[in-house]
Amino acid sequence: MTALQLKDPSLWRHQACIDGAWIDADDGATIVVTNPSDGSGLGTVPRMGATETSRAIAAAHAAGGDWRRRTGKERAAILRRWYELMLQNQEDLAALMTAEQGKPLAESRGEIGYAASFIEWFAEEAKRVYGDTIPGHAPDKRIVVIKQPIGVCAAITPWNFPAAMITRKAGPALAAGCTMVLKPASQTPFSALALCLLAERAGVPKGVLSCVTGSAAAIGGELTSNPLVRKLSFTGSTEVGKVLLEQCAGTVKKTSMELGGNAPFIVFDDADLDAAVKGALVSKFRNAGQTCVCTNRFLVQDGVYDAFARKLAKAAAEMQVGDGAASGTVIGPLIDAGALEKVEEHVADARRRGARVLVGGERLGGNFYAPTVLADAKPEMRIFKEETFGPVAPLFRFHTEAEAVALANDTNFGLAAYFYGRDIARVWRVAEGLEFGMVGINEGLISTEVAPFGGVKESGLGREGSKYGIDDYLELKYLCMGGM
Ligand SMILES: NC(=O)C1=CN([C@@H]2O[C@H](COP(=O)(O)OP(=O)(O)OC[C@H]3O[C@@H](n4cnc5c(N)ncnc54)[C@H](OP(=O)(O)O)[C@@H]3O)[C@@H](O)[C@H]2O)C=CC1
Ligand SMILES: O=C(O)[C@H](O)CS(=O)(=O)O
Repeated sequence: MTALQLKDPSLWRHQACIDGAWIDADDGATIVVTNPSDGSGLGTVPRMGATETSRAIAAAHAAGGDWRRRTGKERAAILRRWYELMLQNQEDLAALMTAEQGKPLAESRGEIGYAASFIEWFAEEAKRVYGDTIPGHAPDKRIVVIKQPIGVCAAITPWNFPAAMITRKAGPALAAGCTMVLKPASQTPFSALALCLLAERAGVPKGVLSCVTGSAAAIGGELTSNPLVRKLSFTGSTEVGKVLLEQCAGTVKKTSMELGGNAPFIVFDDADLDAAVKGALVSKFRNAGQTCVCTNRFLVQDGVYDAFARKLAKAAAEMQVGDGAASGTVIGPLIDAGALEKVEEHVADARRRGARVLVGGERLGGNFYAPTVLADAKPEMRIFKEETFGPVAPLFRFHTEAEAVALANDTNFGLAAYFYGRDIARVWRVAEGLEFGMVGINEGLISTEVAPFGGVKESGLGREGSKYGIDDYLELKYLCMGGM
């Protein structure tokens, strides 16, 4: 077992929370949570199913009336308190996250700050849910548009950002006056449960935010079919997103989908190469490459291909791999053996088809994989078509701008893209030509609460964060007053 020394041990919850009660599964079943660094057991959480989920939905529905009747200002004050409590407990929350997810402690601290920023942002947005008046279409008519909370919302979140993916949904939902039932990833439930405890301490009323841990299919089946749930927000793989979209169709639920990615990173001949390498490192190797906005394909123009390859390989070779809790670790473990196998398969396929390993290219024991740079990668390789979700940087060569944009867009995904170049006319041409929801231009780290996060094509539906993010939790109502 991993021994975790928390300043506030009460943050480490081994029960789920439904309607303000911390409880076990009805049948007492549990899930073991392990540390991906060494496979040691961290503890257990309840393995719940449809019955417990149905109770959480009913509680959310019951609590919704009072919560939506509160003013935006009242909800804002509670959310602000939640934000403050997250920052006050940042060290403990980061320790829990590194233990269950594996990312380096510095990244976990950063994620807690990032996660808290969504609560801070939507505490402010709660006070600014404005409607419209519209000039009437007849002298005796007056038209008003108001915005109202959708109602009971469901959230299903992934393991790679165990805190930020929750607050990116719960923040706007609660700010808008909605209530929420959350199902976190089974591999990282402790972060979710600690956040829910802090929400309770901040004054979020019982029933407004419940967290159900356990069987994804059973819990998901109830969340997507129960008619009391009016919206589902999901972050995870495109494959699961499609299943959930189908399941939501039966009750015509609103959905927000943040799904997979296949980000290109284009380096033009006129790029600042040192800046491009710096951007490449953060966009590729953050969370050991396990983020949906990680670069998956490096497209490098002829004139700078060899220099960029040399610089990137040198930097990758210097990255320290190890337990996320160990000092100096830059690359932690992959989440599990399945993730490691997928990375190995991608590298093996690339090598069979002619790729050269400049650095790395091997597992390091356990769930650890060496930061890897592959030269001479080709579009027929799996690593071009599929999301690797690991610390592997394949370098593809291109000749012309048109070829680079065509290669970049040659995917069913459309989440994030990046490019480095300095010709201003080309910057505009390429930015407008890329079929992605987010584009980093001479920048490799683009995620922030103030900007709309989301993708096109099979990378998802809707946007999270920014002034647009709360709209996904509101319904427009048109009032037409006659006889005036
Ligand atoms: N666009 C974005 O912002 C993000 C996209 N992703 C994408 O997600 C993938 C990696 O994350 P990963 O967690 O493996 O993704 P998954 O899609 O496997 O899991 C995500 C969540 O969905 C749950 N889930 C899985 N199957 C079902 C089901 N049938 N019904 C209901 N819920 C289900 C999981 O529960 P359980 O853990 O219990 O299986 C987990 O909570 C990558 O493709 C990545 O690109 C990840 C993060 C962000
Ligand atoms: O889950 C993810 O990959 C996150 O959305 C990435 S980010 O928001 O931290 O960039």
